[in-house]
Amino acid sequence: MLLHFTKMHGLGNDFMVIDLITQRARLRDEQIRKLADRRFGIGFDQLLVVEPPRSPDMDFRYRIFNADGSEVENCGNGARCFARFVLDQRLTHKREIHVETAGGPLTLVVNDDDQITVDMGTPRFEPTALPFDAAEDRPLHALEVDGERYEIGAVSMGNPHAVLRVDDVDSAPVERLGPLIERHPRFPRRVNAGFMQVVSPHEIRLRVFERGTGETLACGTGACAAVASGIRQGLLESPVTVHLRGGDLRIEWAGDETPLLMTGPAERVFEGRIALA
Ligand SMILES: N[C@H](CCC[C@H](N)C(=O)O)C(=O)O
Repeated sequence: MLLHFTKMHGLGNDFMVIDLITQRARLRDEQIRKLADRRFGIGFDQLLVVEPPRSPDMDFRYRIFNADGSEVENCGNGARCFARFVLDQRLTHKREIHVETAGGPLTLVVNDDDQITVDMGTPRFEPTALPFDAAEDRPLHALEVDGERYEIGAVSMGNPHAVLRVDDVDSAPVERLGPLIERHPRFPRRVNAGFMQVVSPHEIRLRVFERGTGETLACGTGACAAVASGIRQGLLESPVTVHLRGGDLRIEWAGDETPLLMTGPAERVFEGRIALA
């Protein structure tokens, strides 16, 4: 069978997006890994799947799979592309779209300037939310990696994030430390590793070594997690501009149980059809 898909990106974090409302397919982990391959397949950081909602007060179910085939709870850049996709494909005419994810509900708002604002829910810091093996909730946790002691912020945006403050993201040891943090034994379901440089209280630079994918040009939930951790540590004040290698996101959060808002672009690159082996 031929599967129709759209290739999209959010600040260079790139996606294959498929609608399983008007078409039917079941993708095995191995098929996802092959489709994700940038030489033998289409090539993407994540696969985004549009499904009918399970709950009557939601518009869609939004499922996310990393390049290694693992299904995950949330994808911020993907959420903006999801909104652009369902409008482009005329699966909805709404400009405020409610979606259910494995990590909880999201509200996607398409603004007049075509930027998209996502209510990402409330950041969670208790270790059990990630999960993270730690005795208590604290702004910073000591983590031993490769014989060295680091201080990380532990944040759940539905998906797990470890945020490490660095002096300069360009010289940060992302290639060396990223995989070691991602697979650290204290994160039973692995973790996304963020490297945050504080420029000012309203501005950071960020690189993210993503769980199940590796370093990406941008990570939406990583930007949310870094800002939430920075605000909680008293280093940052809302709103915060996050400079990622692929571009900028605007994050707003009033703290505590209030929702965190992420605003940024979503781009369509091309549409295609592929025969599933
Ligand atoms: N690698 C992430 C999922 C994608 C997150 C990222 N692409 C974003 O924009 O939030 C995880 O395993 O939790």
